Amino acid sequence: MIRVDGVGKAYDGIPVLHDVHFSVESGECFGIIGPNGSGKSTLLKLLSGVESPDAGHIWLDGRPIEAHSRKERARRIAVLQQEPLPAVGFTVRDVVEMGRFPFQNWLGEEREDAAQLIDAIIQMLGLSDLQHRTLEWLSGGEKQRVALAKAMAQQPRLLLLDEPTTYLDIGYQVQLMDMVRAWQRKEGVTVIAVLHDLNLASLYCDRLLLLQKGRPCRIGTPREIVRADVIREVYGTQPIVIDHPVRQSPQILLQSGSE
Ligand SMILES: Nc1ncnc2c1ncn2[C@@H]1O[C@H](COP(=O)(O)OP(=O)(O)OP(=O)(O)O)[C@@H](O)[C@H]1O
Repeated sequence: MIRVDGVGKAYDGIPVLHDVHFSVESGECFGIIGPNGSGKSTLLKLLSGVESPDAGHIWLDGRPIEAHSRKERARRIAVLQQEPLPAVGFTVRDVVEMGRFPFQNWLGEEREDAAQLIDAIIQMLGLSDLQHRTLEWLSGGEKQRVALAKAMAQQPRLLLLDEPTTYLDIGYQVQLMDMVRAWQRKEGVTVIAVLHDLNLASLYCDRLLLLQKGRPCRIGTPREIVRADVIREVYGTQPIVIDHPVRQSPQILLQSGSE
């Protein structure tokens, strides 16, 4: 689906990504983790095509990403960012409908069943009672669900998530990730997510890329990456790692350095 081949990026002459290589298969949930400033969001911008690498190439469905027109990219890739939604005045339904822009002709027309698709997505994400409310009255968790509904309306093959759970409490974090996972399984969507929370990353991702100072430090399954020695080396803290009693994926318990 996507192949990253020797990618590098610098801002104002300062390198922030060096020689990044990896591929993500169709239908995979792939997590990008790493300390603050390690280049995660920059890598996601390169994957979405909003910025271009200074070195190397990114291939989407066998073609260089820059060979896909903006409209083609918008039909294939949806991006869910931390602060994703437009300013005041739009209703929840308006915003979800914006996800259909890449499919409309110059008269704003598109397939006949688009309204049913929007209805189904609004219902699936539990937004039916909120659909005629304007965004400014919604909580952070509700806004994030609206952003996900807009991304789903785009019916992408690739969903890019940039720290999607940052402003959410633990209930909404799990709910959002469960919704993404359920949708991914139903539609076969490929998901690439930047995640700060290593426990969520371990629970939800098939594989993880660990970045350190802009370099791919390790890539592998959560069991290969979420290990006490690896976390200590990269994050400079000594956690306890245990197996989740139900899901078996490794989970981190933090330890205070002063005890
Ligand atoms: N547009 C920009 N101009 C200049 N420097 C930038 C720009 N975007 C990012 N950087 C720098 O690139 C480095 C990597 O930033 P990036 O946001 O990709 O890291 P990150 O791993 O996502 O960080 P965080 O976990 O703190 O969100 C940082 O040093 C940042 O200051």
